Amino acid sequence: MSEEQCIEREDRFDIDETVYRNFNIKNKINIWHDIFNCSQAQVGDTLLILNQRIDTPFVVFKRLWEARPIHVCADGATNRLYEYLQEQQKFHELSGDVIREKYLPDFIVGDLDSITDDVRQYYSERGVVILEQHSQYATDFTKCLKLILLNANSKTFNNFLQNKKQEENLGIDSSHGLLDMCDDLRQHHTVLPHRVNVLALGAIGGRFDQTINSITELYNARRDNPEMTLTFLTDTDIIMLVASGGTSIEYSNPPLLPTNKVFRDYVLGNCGLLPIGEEVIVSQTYGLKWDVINWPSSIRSGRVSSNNRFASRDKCYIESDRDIVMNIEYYPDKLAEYVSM
Ligand SMILES: Nc1ncnc2c1ncn2[C@@H]1O[C@H](COP(=O)(O)OP(=O)(O)OP(=O)(O)O)[C@@H](O)[C@H]1O
Ligand SMILES: Cc1ncc(C[n+]2csc(CCO)c2C)c(N)n1
Repeated sequence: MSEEQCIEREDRFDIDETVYRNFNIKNKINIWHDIFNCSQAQVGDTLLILNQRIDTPFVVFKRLWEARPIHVCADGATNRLYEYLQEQQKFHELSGDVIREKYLPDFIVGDLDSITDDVRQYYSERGVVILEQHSQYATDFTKCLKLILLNANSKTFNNFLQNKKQEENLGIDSSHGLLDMCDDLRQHHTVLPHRVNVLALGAIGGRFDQTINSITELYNARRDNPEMTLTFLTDTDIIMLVASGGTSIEYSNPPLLPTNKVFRDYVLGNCGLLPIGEEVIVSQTYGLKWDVINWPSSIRSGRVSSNNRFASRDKCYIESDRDIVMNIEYYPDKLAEYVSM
């Protein structure tokens, strides 16, 4: 293995395509297409809302919601959705309840100790499937991820959904029925037929134990449910687990939008490569302001690549021996302008 290097680049440069072409790209992530526009969503793709205040500009929220077929609220997150939509209703000076009626989740899941009675009744009357899971050995977030996998992949679960709507909790055991059904599904399939992309709001920030548990879910999903791609969106960052091997992260201008503002420059800020789970050797990056080669990175050794940024104009390559958490800063108000075009 050659010696470790860190190369400081110009603030903006064009990558050498002949170099890029030789990289062993196993995964591609396109920030506009896969996260914000999501034009090729698959049947199980889900917007998952967790229990923190929603502050997303409404045009962005609308896009995130409308681009995905499935919408899930974890317990108390339902209150947050209800409040957020009420605020939007007031802000847009609309009468009645039109906005809230339009954004009904498909599922509400959890131990249901945080959702208020009023909010629960509101959604129950409108036919939203509410699933109680009381286990005290899994968080509401975990329970939601199980539900999302079952909804996309389990015939048994879909039978329950179609035929047992009148039964209490769809006839599913209210302690850990979803967890058991998921274990069962896994025992019968080594690979699940449908991939699911989950974008979660409210997973990071706020309480520290919840935040660390959310990071743990990134690693759990990769290990136990490789058909699931989990991404977090906060008011400042996109957060994901970049897989070991080679990944190309693409952020070229959204096609066909009438703008001379460059998506990279206007919407995206700093980024970090964060070896939160374990030591990672970042074997090669190409396209960052501070590119590295054979760079051992760990929290314990005190070497993480924070305060970095994309310097290449449209894409960047990351290769490492293990999965590594990445955050990409974005500016919600600037994104709102792009989304409204
Ligand atoms: N302060 C917070 N910071 C980060 N994430 C949060 C926070 N509060 C809740 N969450 C996320 O939202 C989910 C649902 O939250 P809720 O408040 O309904 O349940 P909880 O009783 O706090 O958590 P759980 O039942 O999962 O332990 C949690 O599982 C967690 O993933
Ligand atoms: C070692 C251990 N630590 C904490 C908990 C508590 N806990 C973890 S998830 C959860 C559900 C919250 O809705 C609760 C109470 C546990 N069970 N085991």
